[in-house]
Amino acid sequence: MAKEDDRFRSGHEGDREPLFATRRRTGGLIAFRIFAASVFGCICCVWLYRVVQPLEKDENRTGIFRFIWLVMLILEIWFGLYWLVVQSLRWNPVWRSTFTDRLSRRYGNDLPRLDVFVCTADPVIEPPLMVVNTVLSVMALDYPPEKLAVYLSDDGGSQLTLYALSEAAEFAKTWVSFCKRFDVEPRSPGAYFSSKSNVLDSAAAAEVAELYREMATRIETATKLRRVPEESLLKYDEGFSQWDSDATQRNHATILQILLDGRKKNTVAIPTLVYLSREKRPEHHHHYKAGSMNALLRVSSKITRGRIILNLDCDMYANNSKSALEALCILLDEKEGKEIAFVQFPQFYDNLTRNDLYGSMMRVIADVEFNGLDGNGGPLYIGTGCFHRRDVICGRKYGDEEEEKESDEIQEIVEPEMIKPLASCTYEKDSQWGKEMGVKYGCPVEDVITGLAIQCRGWKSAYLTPKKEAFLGVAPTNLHQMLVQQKRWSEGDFQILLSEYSPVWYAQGKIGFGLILGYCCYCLWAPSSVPVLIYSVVTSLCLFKGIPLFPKVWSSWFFPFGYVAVAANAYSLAEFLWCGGTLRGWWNEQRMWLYRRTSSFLFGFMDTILKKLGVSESAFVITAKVAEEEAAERYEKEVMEFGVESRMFLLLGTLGMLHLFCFAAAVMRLVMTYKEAEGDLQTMGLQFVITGVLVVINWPLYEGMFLRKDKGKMPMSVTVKSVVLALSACTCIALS
Ligand SMILES: O=c1ccn([C@@H]2O[C@H](COP(=O)(O)OP(=O)(O)O[C@H]3O[C@H](CO)[C@@H](O)[C@H](O)[C@H]3O)[C@@H](O)[C@H]2O)c(=O)[nH]1
Ligand SMILES: [Mn+2]
Repeated sequence: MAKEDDRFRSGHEGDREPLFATRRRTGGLIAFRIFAASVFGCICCVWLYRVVQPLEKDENRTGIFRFIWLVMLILEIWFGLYWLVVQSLRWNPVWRSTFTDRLSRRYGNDLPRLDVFVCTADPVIEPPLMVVNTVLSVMALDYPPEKLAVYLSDDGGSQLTLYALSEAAEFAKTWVSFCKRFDVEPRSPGAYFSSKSNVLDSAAAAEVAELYREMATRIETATKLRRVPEESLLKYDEGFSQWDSDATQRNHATILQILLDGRKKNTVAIPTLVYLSREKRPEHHHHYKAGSMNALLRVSSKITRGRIILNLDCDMYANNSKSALEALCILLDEKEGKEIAFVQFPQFYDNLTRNDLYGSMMRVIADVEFNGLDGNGGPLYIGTGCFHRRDVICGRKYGDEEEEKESDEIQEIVEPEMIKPLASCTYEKDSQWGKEMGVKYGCPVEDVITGLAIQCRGWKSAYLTPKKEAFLGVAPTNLHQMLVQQKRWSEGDFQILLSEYSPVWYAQGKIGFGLILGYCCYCLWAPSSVPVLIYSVVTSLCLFKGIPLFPKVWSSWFFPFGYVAVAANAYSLAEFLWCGGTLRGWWNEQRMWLYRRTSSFLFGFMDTILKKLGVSESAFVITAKVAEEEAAERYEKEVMEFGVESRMFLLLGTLGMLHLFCFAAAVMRLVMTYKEAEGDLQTMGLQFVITGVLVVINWPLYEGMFLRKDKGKMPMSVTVKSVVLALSACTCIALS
């Protein structure tokens, strides 16, 4: 303790300087607020139009017309309010920058222990070679190796993963020292050696590359054959003998293997490396990733007990070797840093194509919205690329005395057999694990709800976006997977809204109002699907039927509608370009928002309701990180991938056809009654535009349904059903 105090009292002045700085926006912010106010003014005019207009000339607005009017009124109120909520993310953004040089001057190698948790769950869709690349990249982080430990949790309970990890443990001895000696970036050997530009041109590099290639081949061969080579089984018998002969993915004992033990005196300084596959039994719920995180928290507390914890998905390799130091600049800062519980880095990907066909990057969320959240109290915890304080994630409240800082020396070496019970199925029975301790259970987005609970205990969080992306993962490479992933997210966030930790009631008074609104933006993804669906369908069908929904193009009431539409889209485009996107990328993203809202979010919404009624359970569908060759080629060429039969595609197909039929019918009417055409365009102008845009944005869908022949096209059955459904809907409407 004395030593700690000295560190802050003595030393040169410079040592008292903060370790990070927070920058707010000034000039631009005022402009933005004025702009937002103008949009809101027009939104109010839209509401006003809806309220006064039917009263003006109401002769035949009875029955169905009155109903449509009411629907439009309600939806526009919803959109207006939702727009308001979203502004909270732009109201008060902040950017953080760190001073790693000050950190090293003040602390040198005297840093807290850092435990990295990497989670994997399935050796088929999460290839072991990818997983070990992630592991190797964090082992080589710029951090004192004796203070660093990497834990791999394998929910797949697979010998292949342990085999790959044992290969990696060997290779790490070369890799880590090579990285540090030549300061290479990135530190995932796979990513490093496949980038042509920055690989060192030296004998040492060539040698390491060769070693890596040999290892990669061995791992890939084993993965392909689904068999660990005989000699390795013998060599690492201590590990493999822990598998019972009848062990399966869902039913096996705890397997714990310390592959590299930094607690013992080693000749080479190398981070500790641990493999854990917690016990699984069919009669016990394993709580997916949250369950494995909690097992890791307990197991690691008996091995290295890092004060700081970094959580990574198995596909997220460290792309910037300084990220741990950057995060520590925040967590170790003596003033402002003290109230920060976790430091979140954005989730970026290294497999995106130029125009990000599936809008995976969520550019605006990462580069605008999360900075906005940070200004309001802190970003969400998004499950990966996040540095936590161990005692906080384990339940410590803000203001509670921090646990007596045990010196970072390890007191005693506990043998694995003594630790294994901590990862058993029954350990958590009647405990607070999954509730007040550790990562929370029962929600498909365990991360977000855990972060919210931490913030409700009085903590803040911080968001860091260094120029060189800290971590890079694998984004879904086909439409269906993307939609399934988004369904899980929207469903989980919506469940939070309805849960006992709801940002709306539970968080009231515990976190700021701005942050509550920020959470609501995401928690309302699922329910926002319904208004979008109804609005688009009603607009198209009314166009088809010749029922005008919006003011005449030349009337003054048209202005607010036009202004809101143009301003909102122009702003969104500008923001997207400002974040470094392309025009096409923006267009693709708009399509994806439409698809997410009308499929993922809608099913997420319905399934949540069903779950609340006790009809169904939500599961965690893991996102595949590999694609078969032809599909991967199409992805590279940015050709949209359909290929599977799914209820999501059926819905998207039906809606796409509906808009097409309605638009075509309306255009035909226009052509045939060309004398009145002008009047029609006047009264229906905006509807033509809306449905027209919907048709244009759906172009890749029509291609997939009718024009393509490859394997990624829409399955014939889905196409046929969609056409039949859309035609029947149009026929019903036409006859009614
Ligand atoms: O039973 C399980 C299921 C998943 N995982 C791991 O959890 C991670 C995330 O799974 P993935 O299928 O890649 O989901 P994503 O949608 O890409 O993940 C985001 O969203 C999840 C919540 O929905 C968070 O848990 C993740 O951290 C966050 O990156 C992966 O490393 C998996 O191996 C487990 O360890 N056990
Ligand atoms: Mn993932």
